[in-house]
Amino acid sequence: MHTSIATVCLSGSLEEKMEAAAEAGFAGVEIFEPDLVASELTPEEVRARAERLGLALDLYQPFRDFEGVSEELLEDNLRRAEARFRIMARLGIGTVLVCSNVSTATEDSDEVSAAQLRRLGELASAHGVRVAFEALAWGRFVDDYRRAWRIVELADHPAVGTCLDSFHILSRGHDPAGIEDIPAEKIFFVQLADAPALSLDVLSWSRHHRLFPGEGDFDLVTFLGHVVRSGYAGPISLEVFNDIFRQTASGATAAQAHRTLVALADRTAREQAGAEALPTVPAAGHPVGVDFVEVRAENTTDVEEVLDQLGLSFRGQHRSKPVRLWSAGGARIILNEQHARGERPHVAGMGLLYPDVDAAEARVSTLGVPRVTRRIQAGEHRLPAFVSPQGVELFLAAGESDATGRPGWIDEFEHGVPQDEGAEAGEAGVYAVDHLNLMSPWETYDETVHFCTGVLGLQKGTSTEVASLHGLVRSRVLRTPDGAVRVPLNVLPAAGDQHTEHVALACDDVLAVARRAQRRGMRPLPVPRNYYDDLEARFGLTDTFLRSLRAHQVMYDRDADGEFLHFYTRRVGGVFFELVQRLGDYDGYGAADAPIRLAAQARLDAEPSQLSGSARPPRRRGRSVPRQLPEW
Ligand SMILES: O=C(O)c1ccc(O)c(O)c1
Ligand SMILES: [Mg+2]
Repeated sequence: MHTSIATVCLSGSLEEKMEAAAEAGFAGVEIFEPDLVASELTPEEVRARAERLGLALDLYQPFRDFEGVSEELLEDNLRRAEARFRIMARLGIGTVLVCSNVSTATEDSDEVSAAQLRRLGELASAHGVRVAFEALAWGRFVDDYRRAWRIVELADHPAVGTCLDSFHILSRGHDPAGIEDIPAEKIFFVQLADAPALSLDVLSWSRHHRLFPGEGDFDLVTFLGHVVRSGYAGPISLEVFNDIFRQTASGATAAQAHRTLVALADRTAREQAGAEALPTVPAAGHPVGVDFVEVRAENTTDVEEVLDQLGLSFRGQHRSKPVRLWSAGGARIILNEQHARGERPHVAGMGLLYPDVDAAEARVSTLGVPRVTRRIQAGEHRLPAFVSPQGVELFLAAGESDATGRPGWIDEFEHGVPQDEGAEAGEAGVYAVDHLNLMSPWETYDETVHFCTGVLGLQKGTSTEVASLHGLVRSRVLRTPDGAVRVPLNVLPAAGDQHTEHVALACDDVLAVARRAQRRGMRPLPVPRNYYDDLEARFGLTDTFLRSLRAHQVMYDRDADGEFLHFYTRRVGGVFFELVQRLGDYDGYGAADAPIRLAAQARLDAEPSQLSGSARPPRRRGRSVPRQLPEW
C-alpha cells in the first residue's frame, strides 16, 4: 500500500510538512497548492527535497471550478490549467486533482462537462500529466462520485480519470459499493477522511471537522474494501481538513495520521473479503480486564486514607521502590511516589489484561506508540508500558480476567495484609474497577479515541455531552462489549474545570460501603437536596429508600435495563473515587448525575480545603506539569 498524506493536514511550512510526513513513514504527499504558493522554495527545490526525503509527490491539488462553464470561461480555465501544468512539470508531479465546480458552472449537462474535461485531458497529456476529477459534496451540479465517474467515462480520454474521496461520498450517504463498477485504471487517486456524525452543512463539516480514519463515525473499512476490490492499487492518501491539526505540531499529527492509516488497512485486510493483500499488524484482540490503576503523587497518604475508608486493604510495599498496593477483590490501586516530587495525586497509569500479552505488545509497538522506560530490578516482572496520547501510561499484562486472576507482580509487594487466591472481595463487597474516567485536552481527544479503539482494541460506546459550570464536556465511552473494561473519556474544557480523573470501583452494596466509609471519617461529595426532590419526581422512589440515599449522599439512576447506585469521594488533588453498584443489566454511568457532580465539585473548589486537614489546595491545569509526559 502506497501511503500518502495531503500537506493540508499538517501545520508549519511546506518543508516542515514534508519532513514530518517522511519521518512518520508516509511514502508520498499531495501538495496542497496554497502550501506551495506560500513557500519560499522553488518547485525544483521542493522536488529535490522530496527526493532527499524519499517522498513521492503524488498529487497536486486542488484545481477548482473548471467544468460545466460557458465557452468563453472555458478558454480562461484552460489557460489557468496550463499554468498549473507547467508548475507540475517543475515539481515532477504527474496527477492534478480537479474538483467539481462549486461556483461558475452554468451547464447542468454530463455531455458538456465531459467535452470540457476531454479538452483538459488533451492539454494535460501535452504536458505529460493526468487529471483526477473529484465530486465535491457541495458541487454546483456534480456532487456525487457516480456522476463524476459518468462524466469521466463520457470524456473518454486516457489522461482523465476520477478521484474518490471518502468524505464526499459518505457525508452524503452515497453507497460506496458503486466504486467497484469503476475500472481500476480510471481511478486516478483515492483520498480518505473520517468525520464525526454531525448534522451540519457539508462544506463546514468537511473544512473543519474531518478526522483521521477510525477517529470518527464513517465506515472506512467497508469503503476501503470496495476500493481494494475495484483493483485500484495507487496511493491511499489522507486528506483531513481540521482546525486542530493545523494548530498542533506537524510531527505528532503525521505520526498519528500514519498510525490510523496502518490500523485501518489492518482492519480492512481482516474484515473485508478480497482485501487480504493490504498490510497487517499483529492482532491483539481486546483487553479482558483492568489489572490495576496507578495513582502517583509526591505523597500518597491522603489517597490511602480514602481507600481505607472505602474498604480496600493495604497489600504491601514494593520491595525496591516507593510504591504501595491497595486492593479489594480484583480492584487494585497502585500508589506510586517514585519520581513524583511536587506532584499532586493524579491517575498516572492503567494496567490492562490481555490473554496474549506478547501479541498486544507487538501491536502497540508496531503502531508506533511511544514506550515508557522503567528501570527493572532482577527478578521483577517486566510489564510493557506505553504512553497514551493524553498522557496516562498504559501497562500490558497477561491475564484471563480481572476478577479471578492473581497477577504475578503481586509477589513484589511485601508486608501487607495477605489476600487469598482468587477474587476475595473487600469489606462491603468492593470487587473490581468498574470504570476509569479519563480526561483529554481537546487537542488530543480524537487521537485518544483512536488509541483506545484502533490500538488497544476497545470499542466506541455511547457519546454524550455533560453540562459543567464552565461549559459542555464532550464524553465518549470506550469499552469492551462485556463491560470488563470501561473508559469514559471526557474533553477537558479550555478553562474552568479542574483536570481530575476518577476511578470507579464496583461493589455489591453501595449503601453499606458508604455507611462504613462515613463511619471511618469519609466526607462524600455533597449532593444538593434539590437532587433528591428531583429523584422522587422522576422515579417515585419510596420515602425510606430516598432517605437512605440522601443520608449517604448516594445518587441513583434507572433505565429499562436496571438500576444504578453510586457516590463520589471528594477530590484528593487531581483524583477522586466513585463507588458504583449496578443492578440488573444497567450498562450506563448515571449520565444525568454528572452535571450535579461537576457543580458540587466546583462549589468545593471555592472552599480552601476539600479534605479534612490534609490536601493541599488543588492546582489548576497549566500551572504545573506533573511529569515529563505531555502536559495535562
Ligand atoms: O474543500 C475543498 O475545497 C476541497 C479541496 C480538495 C479536495 O480534495 C477536497 O476534498 C475538498
Ligand atoms: Mg478530496
